[in-house]
Amino acid sequence: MVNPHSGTRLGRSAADMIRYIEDVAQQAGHHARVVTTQGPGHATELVQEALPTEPWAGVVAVGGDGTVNEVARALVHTPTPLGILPLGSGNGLARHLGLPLTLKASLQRVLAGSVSTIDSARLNEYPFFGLAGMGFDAHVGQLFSQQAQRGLATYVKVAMEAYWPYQPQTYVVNGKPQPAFSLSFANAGQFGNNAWVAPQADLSDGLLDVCTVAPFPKLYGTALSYLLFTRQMPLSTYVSYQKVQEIWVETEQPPLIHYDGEPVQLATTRVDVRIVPQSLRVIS
Ligand SMILES: Nc1ncnc2c1ncn2[C@@H]1O[C@H](COP(=O)(O)OP(=O)(O)OP(=O)(O)O)[C@@H](O)[C@H]1O
Repeated sequence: MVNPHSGTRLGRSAADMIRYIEDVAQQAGHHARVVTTQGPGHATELVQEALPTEPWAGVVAVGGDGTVNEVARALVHTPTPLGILPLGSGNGLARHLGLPLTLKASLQRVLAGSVSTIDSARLNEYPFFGLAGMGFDAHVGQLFSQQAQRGLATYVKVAMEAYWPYQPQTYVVNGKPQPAFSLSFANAGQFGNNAWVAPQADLSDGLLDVCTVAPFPKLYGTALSYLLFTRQMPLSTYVSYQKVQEIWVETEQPPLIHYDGEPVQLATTRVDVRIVPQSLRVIS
């Protein structure tokens, strides 16, 4: 399932890439049917249509975490494993799984890798596989989704511009009011681009790692970014973790959330997040 809109490396070269995938798969003795998505949500429909037609050895998401989400949600609780060719902007789940990041090497991995079973999770009705969250990350996710250009450079620019005016909000977490810069619900440990918000998160422990970043002085942002990219967030006095099977959050106004980097403005003020243990087979 190729999302031609993912990352910055697809676009015009999508046709060449599709031919390459088909050729390499054929040389390895497989038959690959490569399909290009037409817009948001299309990958899920395509997988749901394709699953009953043949005993597929796997369904491969070609794109970033949004594409992985759309493909994987159709594979939850099925025996068909998910493969990933990580050509998105951040590729958080692929990086957590230690997958190669080039087309050639990740395709080899899809064709020859081993299959394991991981947890997935849900935020209200939204399934997610890497992380979901509220606060600054969701705010940046929304601004990023409005940009014409994707990729890491755009993400950094958007996050920097959003940082200074951003005001932490108060969240009622399991009944207890808590001011926070961000709340992350981590199945996987990183947002993408090696931004490890919950480096200890384990994809198959049956638990979510809830990461709360308490309000901090604006000038601390540089130090926090350093900790984020060096897997040392747990060392910060502003950061705390909780391992949970489920958690609920209430807000005064319906919040903006993200699931796997996709922003959504909720219509309700109640957010329920829960792990769905051992629910997705993955090739890694
Ligand atoms: N044909 C299409 N045209 C436009 N958008 C699409 C199309 N197919 C899928 N999408 C949407 O593109 C968005 C971005 O996809 P994706 O998350 O895979 O890439 P990314 O944001 O560049 O990478 P990452 O999430 O790893 O940072 C998703 O919201 C998805 O629904």
